[in-house]
Amino acid sequence: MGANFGKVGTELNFLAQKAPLALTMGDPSGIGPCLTIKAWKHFRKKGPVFFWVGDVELIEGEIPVKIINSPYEALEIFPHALPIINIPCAVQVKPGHPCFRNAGAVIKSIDYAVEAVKKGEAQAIVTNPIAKYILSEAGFKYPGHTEYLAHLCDLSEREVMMLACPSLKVVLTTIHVSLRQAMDDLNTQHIIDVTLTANESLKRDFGIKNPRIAMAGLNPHAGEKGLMGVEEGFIISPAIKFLQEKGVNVFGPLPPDTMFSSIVRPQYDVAICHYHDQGLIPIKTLDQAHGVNVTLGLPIIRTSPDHGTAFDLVRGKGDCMADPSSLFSAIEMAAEMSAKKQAFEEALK
Ligand SMILES: NC(=O)C1=CN([C@@H]2O[C@H](COP(=O)(O)OP(=O)(O)OC[C@H]3O[C@@H](n4cnc5c(N)ncnc54)[C@H](O)[C@@H]3O)[C@@H](O)[C@H]2O)C=CC1
Ligand SMILES: NCC(=O)COP(=O)(O)O
Repeated sequence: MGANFGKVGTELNFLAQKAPLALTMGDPSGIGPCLTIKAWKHFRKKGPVFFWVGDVELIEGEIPVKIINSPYEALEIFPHALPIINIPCAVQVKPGHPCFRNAGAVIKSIDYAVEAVKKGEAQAIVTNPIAKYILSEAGFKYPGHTEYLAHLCDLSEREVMMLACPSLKVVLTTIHVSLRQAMDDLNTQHIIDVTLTANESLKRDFGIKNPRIAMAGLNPHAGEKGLMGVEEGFIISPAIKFLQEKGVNVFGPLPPDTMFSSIVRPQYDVAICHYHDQGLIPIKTLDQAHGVNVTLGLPIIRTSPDHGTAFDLVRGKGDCMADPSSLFSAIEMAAEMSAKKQAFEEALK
C-alpha cells in the first residue's frame, strides 16, 4: 500500500490480496457498466480490489476513474478511483441498445482478463454479462464465456458450469445446447468426468473435505424403473457406480422434481444436473440475487453474476434499475475461491 494513502491505507486489508481481480466489460449497452459503478462504491473501502477492463467513457463522470497500464497499479488506486484498463468500443454505445459492432471490444476485454490471470497479474476473472446473440451476429463462434474461456486455456470441452447460491450448488453435464441435443450428448463417461471435476473443485476451491454429490435423474420419477425412461439405468447409474467405486461420495439418480425441495437439499453439497434449465431454474427461483456462475475445470478462477444483460433495465449512461447483489456475490466468491485454492495448494507442498 502506498504511503500517501494515509488513513485509508490503515482502514483497508488490501495487503492480504497479492493481485487484484479482473472485471470484464460485458455488453457495453447492458447493465454491466452500471453494476460496475455500484460494485466499486460497495467494495472500495473494504476490498476485494478489482480493476475494470472496458471502455472508460462508459464510467467516466459517474465515479472517479483512473486508466492504468498494468493490473498491479489497481491495488493502490482502488480506494480512490476505479482502475481501468481502457478498451475503447468501436461505435458509440447506446445504453439499452446493443450493437454487434462492439463485439470486438467485448471479446478483447475477456482476452485481456484471461491473459492477466495467466501471467499472475490478476487473481481471478469476474465477467459482466454478454449477449450471446449479439456476439454471434459478429461471427463469434462460442455460445458463452464458459466455452470461450476453455478455448483460451486450451481445454475445450473440459469446461464445467456451476451455479451457486447460499442454499444450493448445481453443476451441469450439458451447457448451452438445445434440449434435444442435450439428450443426445448425455453419456456415462462425460457424467463421470464432470462429476470428478466438481468433486475436485469443491475440495480445492470451496474447502469442502468430502463433498456429498447428488446425481439427478433425467426423466420423471428418475425413470420409475424404466417405465418412464431408460437413461437412468443405461447411462446415469453406471456413472454413479463407477464413481462410488473410486471413492466419490455420490448418490442417485434422484427424481428431479423432488431433489431441490428444502427437505432434500440439506443432504448434499452439489447437484449434478443434465441440462441447463434442470439446474438453473431451481437456483434462479431460490435466490437469483445471490446466485453466482462459476466455471470449473480450468486453471483460472472465473465467476459471474447469474443474470444476463437486462437491456430493459438500462436507463442511461451508468444508470440502471438493476440489483447488484449477484455481481457483489460473484466478486466475493472469486476472492474467496482464490484464497481457498492458495491455501489448498500450500497445504500440498
Ligand atoms: N453470464 C452471461 O454472460 C449471461 C448472459 N446472458 C445473456 O443476457 C441476455 C438477456 O437474457 P435474459 O434471458 O433476458 O436474462 P436477463 O437475466 O438479462 O433478464 C431476465 C429478467 O431478469 C431481470 N434482471 C436481470 N438481471 C437483473 C438484476 N441484476 N436486477 C434486477 N432484475 C434483473 C431482467 O430485467 C429481465 O426481466 C441474453 O442475450 C443472454 O445471452 C444471460 C445469462 C448469463
Ligand atoms: N444461463 C447461464 C449463461 O448463459 C452463462 O453463460 P456463460 O457466458 O457464463 O458461459
